[in-house]
Amino acid sequence: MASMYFLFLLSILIIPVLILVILTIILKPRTTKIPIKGRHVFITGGSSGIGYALAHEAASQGARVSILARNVDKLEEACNSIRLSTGIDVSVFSVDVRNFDDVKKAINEADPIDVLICNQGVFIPEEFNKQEVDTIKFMMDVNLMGTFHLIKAVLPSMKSRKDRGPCSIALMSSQAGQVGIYGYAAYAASKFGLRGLAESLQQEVISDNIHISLIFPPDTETPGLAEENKTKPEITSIIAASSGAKKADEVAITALNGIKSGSFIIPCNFDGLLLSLATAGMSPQRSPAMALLEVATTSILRFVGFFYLWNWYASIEKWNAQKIRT
Ligand SMILES: NC(=O)C1=CN([C@@H]2O[C@H](COP(=O)(O)OP(=O)(O)OC[C@H]3O[C@@H](n4cnc5c(N)ncnc54)[C@H](OP(=O)(O)O)[C@@H]3O)[C@@H](O)[C@H]2O)C=CC1
Ligand SMILES: CCCCCCCCCCCCCCCC(=O)[C@@H](N)CO
Repeated sequence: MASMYFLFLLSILIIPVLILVILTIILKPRTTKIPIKGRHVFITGGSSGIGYALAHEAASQGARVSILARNVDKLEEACNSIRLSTGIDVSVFSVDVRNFDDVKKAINEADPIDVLICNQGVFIPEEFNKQEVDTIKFMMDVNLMGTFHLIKAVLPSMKSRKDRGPCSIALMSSQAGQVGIYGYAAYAASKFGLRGLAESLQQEVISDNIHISLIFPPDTETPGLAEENKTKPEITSIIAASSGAKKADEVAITALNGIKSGSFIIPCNFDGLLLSLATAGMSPQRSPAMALLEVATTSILRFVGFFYLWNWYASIEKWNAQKIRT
């Protein structure tokens, strides 16, 4: 009896260790470190919110920083306040990412880029049925096509530079890029699109020592969110509240740590970690410990996920019933 018990214990210990050993041998791409000190970090949407917080944090950590956005006044303001608190001068580029020629021009004028963070984004939540085609196109153009433009402009020089360390291209997605949410049809499509881009591109640029990261923040306190909240359907806010809100500085620090450790998927809070495990799919995972966690939790998290969906659909039913009564 005692030996049976011992065997049982041994097997539950040995199986995870065995899986961990196998994972450590087979995981590709391998773990990497991407230093940012003294290197050039180029952040789009760097004049506001998460992008500004990223620019500020990267500058504090000794990176050379450039920011790109449309509005010149906001860019200057961001530049001044980073100079005031860090003493570092940030380069600014006033460009609309929807214009490929302008994006190319800015990137060719800038110093060679070591870390590109495609963070620009617009979000206008609204029931799909009510949303104008122009609004849908606007989100797809800025969030998805804008990111294609940036990467297309950066890759030739990033690939051809020989005298450099590992480079990174990080894309700002959203938890709405991992699960579709009421009111986010177009926004979620633009953010899910980034994942297909990221997974494919990583396979193409791994031989150039270029590493892709995808960042998945929850609701984050930014000027953009304040603006979004003015018109957001109430049910969208209720569902989004399943994952707690974060401050822009916290998201920036988590994102930068993820980029520096070459993580492909970067969740930004605990719910985000659960969501990333539940939606691991076929994304690369460099960390054997995280890969083991994915193997161990995916099926149970699928079960947990059904409770979230149950809760969301119940809220939607209640909300629709209320609308009919009033
Ligand atoms: N805040 C949140 O709750 C969450 C945000 N995200 C994502 O994080 C990113 C940043 O969001 P957040 O900080 O809230 O947004 P903000 O609205 O605060 O900032 C957006 C930035 O993007 C720039 N930008 C917008 N459109 C363009 C364009 N066409 N060309 C160039 N730059 C542009 C803006 O400058 P300008 O207008 O001058 O061009 C600004 O610098 C977005 O991709 C968003 O989808 C993800 C999850 C949650
Ligand atoms: C096992 C499963 C665990 C599941 C946890 C699920 C939590 C999902 C919440 C989704 C929130 C979406 C927020 C989008 C924020 C955003 O991008 C906008 N504010 C625009 O900026």
